[in-house]
Amino acid sequence: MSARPPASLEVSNLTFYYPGSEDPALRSVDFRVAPGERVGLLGPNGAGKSTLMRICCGYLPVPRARDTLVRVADLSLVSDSLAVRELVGYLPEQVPLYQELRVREHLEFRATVKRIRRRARAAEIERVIELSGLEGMAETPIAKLSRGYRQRVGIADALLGSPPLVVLDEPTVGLDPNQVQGIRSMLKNLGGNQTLIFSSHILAEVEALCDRVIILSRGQVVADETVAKALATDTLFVEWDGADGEAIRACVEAAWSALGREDPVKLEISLSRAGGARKTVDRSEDSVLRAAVTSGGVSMDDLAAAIGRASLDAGMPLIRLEPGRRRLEERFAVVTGFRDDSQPGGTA
Ligand SMILES: Nc1ncnc2c1ncn2[C@@H]1O[C@H](COP(=O)(O)OP(=O)(O)OP(=O)(O)O)[C@@H](O)[C@H]1O
Repeated sequence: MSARPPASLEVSNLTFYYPGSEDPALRSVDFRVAPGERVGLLGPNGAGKSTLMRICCGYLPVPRARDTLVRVADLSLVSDSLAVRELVGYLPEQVPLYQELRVREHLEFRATVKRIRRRARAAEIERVIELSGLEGMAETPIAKLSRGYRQRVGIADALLGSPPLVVLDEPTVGLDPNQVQGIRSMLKNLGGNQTLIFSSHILAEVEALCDRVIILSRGQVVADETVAKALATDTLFVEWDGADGEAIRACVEAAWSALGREDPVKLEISLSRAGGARKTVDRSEDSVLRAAVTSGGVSMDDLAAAIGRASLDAGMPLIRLEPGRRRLEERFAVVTGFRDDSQPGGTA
């Protein structure tokens, strides 16, 4: 099959009500996914992830409203719906499978529906069977498959024909740990050649696989950022060899004023011991000292450069200088309103 380039996805001002519902499932959703990006769609139960995916894949209608737009590869889902459907591979939350068919027969049927050329079909079916780890199950009737294997058939279906946009609703749900690893490494390899959007409640999975995260809460986008940004904190961790607490304070204060800051620097100095034990010190200690410096709106790069220069000027050898990171769970809890983020955070 000739490879098609990865597709962009653009969603503007999307508000969606299920028939008879007073509350919208989606409220003014706006985002854009670039070709080849891997995007994790996160959100608490009922946030609207599945609804958004159903609309983007043409399984629910795009509401006719002013300024509302859903476009795949610059084609409108309203005016070019058939062309768009051919660009998208979709794993729905509930995979519709033909119980009476065998796995291979099901995929043959789906390949026909997807208008994959007859001559290319057999090879394409073998490819997705292998990608989804369905070897050995190809001749098994779907009615006899376990939940995890049904999920894999759904994934194989979504990948048939190498669609330029792959949208997967919780692809690893119901899989055993070995299967999860297999599907994750397969998804990792999709990036670049196909655009990938998937939802998951396993945040480590999104952290490992995605370039970007979009977090929904009560139908609204509450975060749309790179994974690197979602994991970044406003704390810089620094360690010096053989320095004392006073020298560190003087050095960090020199860096702070070199950045033009007149407000007091937020600095926590602690003794770093082997084994990770940590105690706060305010006097000289003959060991490795660590400082956590809150950036206070200064860019991390500028702060790190200023501390590097000040350490050099003071003759204090630096052994570590790196931004703190938080787990995606923490970011998720903050933007979905579950936890307050007013404290400086991050782990070294
Ligand atoms: N078929 C439907 N009819 C009416 N309301 C629906 C329907 N499907 C979903 N909803 C409602 O729309 C909102 C968003 O649901 P959706 O399934 O999109 O959330 P989700 O983020 O995928 O949740 P989960 O993580 O639990 O799968 C919820 O309030 C839900 O109750």
